[in-house]
Order: sequence, then C-alpha cells, then structure tokens
Amino acid sequence: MGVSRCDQSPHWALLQAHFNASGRDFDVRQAFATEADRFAQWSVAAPELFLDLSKNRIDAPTLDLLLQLARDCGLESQRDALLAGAPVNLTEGRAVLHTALRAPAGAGLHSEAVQASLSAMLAYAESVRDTARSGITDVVHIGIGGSDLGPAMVVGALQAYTQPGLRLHFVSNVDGHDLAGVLRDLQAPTTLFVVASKTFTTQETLANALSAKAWFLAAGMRQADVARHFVATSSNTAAAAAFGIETTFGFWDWVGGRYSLWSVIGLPIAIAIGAENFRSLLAGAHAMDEHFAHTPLARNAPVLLGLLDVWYRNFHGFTSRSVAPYHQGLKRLPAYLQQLEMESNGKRVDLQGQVLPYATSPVVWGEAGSNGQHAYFQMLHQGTDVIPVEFIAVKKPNFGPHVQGELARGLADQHQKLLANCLAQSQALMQGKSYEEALTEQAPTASKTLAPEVLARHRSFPGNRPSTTMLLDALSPRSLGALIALYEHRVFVCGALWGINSFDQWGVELGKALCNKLLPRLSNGDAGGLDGSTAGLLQKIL
Ligand SMILES: O=P(O)(O)OC[C@H]1O[C@](O)(CO)[C@@H](O)[C@@H]1O
Repeated sequence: MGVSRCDQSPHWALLQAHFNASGRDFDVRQAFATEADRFAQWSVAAPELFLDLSKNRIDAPTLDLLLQLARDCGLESQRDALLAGAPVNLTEGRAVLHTALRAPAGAGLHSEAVQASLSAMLAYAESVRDTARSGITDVVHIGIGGSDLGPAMVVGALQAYTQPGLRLHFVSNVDGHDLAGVLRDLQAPTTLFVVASKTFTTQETLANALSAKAWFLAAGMRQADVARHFVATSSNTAAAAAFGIETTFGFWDWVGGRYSLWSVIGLPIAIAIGAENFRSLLAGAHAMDEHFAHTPLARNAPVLLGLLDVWYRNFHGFTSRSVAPYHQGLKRLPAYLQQLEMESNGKRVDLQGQVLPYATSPVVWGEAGSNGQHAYFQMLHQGTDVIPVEFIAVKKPNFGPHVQGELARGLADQHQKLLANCLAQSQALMQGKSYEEALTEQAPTASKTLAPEVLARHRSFPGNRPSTTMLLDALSPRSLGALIALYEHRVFVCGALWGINSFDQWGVELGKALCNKLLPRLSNGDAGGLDGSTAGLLQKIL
C-alpha cells in the first residue's frame, strides 16, 4: 500500500503496539546473551565502511515492522524519483541531484554539463596549487551554511592529503572577528579569495567579501588585481559579476546548498587535496549512491540508519543523537551534520502543508573523541535522558609524511589508545554498572564517610544506552566521500518516511527578514513598534 506519511500506514500502529509490548523494555545486554550471532546479524558492510548496529535497541521483529513501514511509505519509489531527477523539492519546484555530481563521466543526469564544470574547476584548482606559478600561499574561502560547512569539514578531515606551503582558511560568520582573525597573518599579493554563495545574496558572505576586498585594496593592490585574487562559486553568476568578480564557477539550482560540496562549491577542497583526490572523494560518494540505489532495504546501510532514527525518535521518544567521531580531522563533522540533518528534516508540516502529529529531526550534536568524554559523556552515561551515540572509528591513522621515527611510533601508540577509548565508551554505555557491582568496588577517591549504599547509587550506571559504531579503514578522500553520502541518504530516508520536504529551508527566512528591518535601528536608535524585550535590548546596546 502507498501512503504519503508514516502515520497513515497500518504498520505505524503495529510498531506502537510492538513498542508498548516489548520495544520499550528491550535490553541490548539480554539480546547479546540470547543471540549468539547478534554482532554478525546486526552489522553491515557498505562501501568503504563497516556499520555495527548490534548495540542498538533493535531486534528482528522491530526491523521487520520498520521495513514494512518503509515499503508502505514508498521509500524505494521515493528514492528512485530522487535519483531520476524528479522535482522532489516540491516547495521550490526543483530536482535534487547532488548524486549526479559524483556519477562517473558519461553516467548520470546532466553528465556533459557536470563533467565540463568539474574539469574547469579542477583545472583552476591545480593552477592555484602550482604555487611557484600562481604565487598563492593562502586561500580564504568566504561562505556560510552549505557554502562553508562541507568544504571546511572535508578540508579539515583530509589534512594529510594537503600540500605544504598552501594554507586554506574559512570565514563564515558575519562577526568581523572571523575575517579579522584570518587576515591578521596574510599578505594580499599571495592571497586568493573564493567567494562561495549559491544565491549570491547572503548577507554574511557579501559583507565578508566586501571587507576582504577593502583590505586587499588598502594593502596597496590595484583594482586590476582583484580579477586574479577574487573568484566566486555560485549559481547566480550575474550577481557575482555585478559584485565585481570576473571569474565565477557556476552550478545549478538542482544542487541544494547543504548538498553542494560535490559541486564547484568544493573548490577549496580541490585546491587543498588536488584534482585526483577530489575525484576519489566523488567516487567514494558514488559507491555509496550505488549501494543506496541497489541494495535490498534490509542490508542497505543508509536505510537501516534512517529506520533506526525513526524508531528512536517516534517510538522511544529520544530527542537527540550524539555523534562522536574518534578522529580529530572529523571535529567539524557534527557541525556539518547539524545543517545536513536539522535544516533538512527540521520540518513541522507534511508535503500537503498539514501539521504533523509526530516528531521529526532530532537534535544532532557532538564533538571529536576523546575530547567529548571529558565534557558531556557523564550525561550520556548517567543523565536522565537516553541519547543514542554514533561512534566513528578509523583503523589506520595517517599523520602525514612529516611524522617519522620516534614520533611516528608514539603517535601510533596514541592511536591505539584512541581506538580503545572509542570501544570502551560504547561498551560502557551498553554494559552499565549495577548497584551490586558498585557496592563491592573500592573507589579510592570516594568519600570515606558517606554510607556505602548511597555511594553505590551514585556510582552505578543504568547501561542499555544504545550506540552505533562506524568503522573506516582509513580516513581517505574515498572513504570520506562514502561516509558523507551515507549521512545524506539516511537523512533522505527519514524525510521520506516522515512525508516532509527535506530539501527546503523556509525556517531561516523570518530571522533574515527581521534582521534587515532591525539593522537601521542600530544606527538611528528607533525602537518604535518593537516588542518590549527587543526594544529594551536595543536601547541597552545603544
Ligand atoms: O550559498 P548561499 O546562497 O550563500 O546560502 C548559504 C546558506 O544559507 C541557507 O540558505 C540558510 O541558512 C542555507 O541553506 C545555505 O546553505
């Protein structure tokens, strides 16, 4: 049966009944005790990564119902429509075709245009990388949201693949401290600015670009130099030209902002890691696209993750999910995922505009491990909320060619510690520590005067806290491409079941409009007609 929303499927009610009967009390520890092959049953090999779902509150009957729910919602036909370029972004009347950007030459939609755009962008990136000829030592990428987070996250993750002597900087915030901090150590003659904005109307980006240009000219450069030192990436080439930028790498309206790192918006990535590595990034993502398109739902990694998200959000009522990448290079991944997931699925009406009676996007948050362990993991282990955690571990480190000898041995040892920490955290979340165990334990730092029973209650852990572990062999352009595409498709799966448009972002418009109205008041001091709080704050600022 085909329904446009998950709650219209009979399996929605069946899932609720199943949750009430057994799902609520599901204990992962018991599941491991009774299912000898639980790890094998609940792990999946997908391109470039291995997914261990076994520490989640899931069993075969639950998955079966979730799969039936997905089929009722037409997940496969919705996926096929997305990949075929149907206008699935209903409210903007657009196709959503980031997958076409990573299809091999000759395959995929718009292939000719995509390959031409890619080749031009990569050729330019290579010319910048030829620092002896280009004279460029620093590239400042100016953009925000989807025109910043993806490139910044990928460049950070692939540091080991970057070229010495060519530094990438990312400026996004309208707060001038961001640009000022970056410009402090730069020289105008050796700096290239890339102004990235799909619409080329974004306040933050245009303000930073104007200030960057003013700094450039004030440093003794001529107007004629601007052409060589400022380029743009945008789907609004006319606006970029009107802004005074001669060279713009264009792209299409069917590339959503938060899905745009695969397009010319990825220029800083290509400058950082080179054309060949950029193509590997695309190839890794394409491999995941193929997995998503052709693997049966029950073994399809993004589908399984998406179904688990629905199970946790709509039945268990978990309000957030924490992402813990155990690789310092992935420290910006949580921020990137916040836009990908929360801008995509932070919606409250269905495709017909009807208010939804169920929850959609969870809060997504996190920090690189092991740092997070010393900040918020206390709450994950003993707090009152259950928050599923997603661990990302990388088997082999790659510190770069400068790491040799004793340092290499020391850092390899640190990597073992990192992996042990990662495994230990998911183990501790699941295992917990019973009151009885805590009672029998000696804790050297514990109070000697407090009753042991009271102490044991403070020192016990409930356990049964769910987690997923994603394992990558190495953090390479290819594996990172696959990882990002996995997340993109998982977000799509959730949106498809929830019956929402995952590809618009009207929710950010109101704040933008009000900001434009407030801006002159900060100069003229007029607080007339404002609400009491905003008027009061304005007067305090002035
Ligand atoms: O690339 P642009 O057009 O400057 O937009 C930047 C970002 O602003 C948003 O429109 C809203 O925050 C995002 O969707 C987008 O990624």
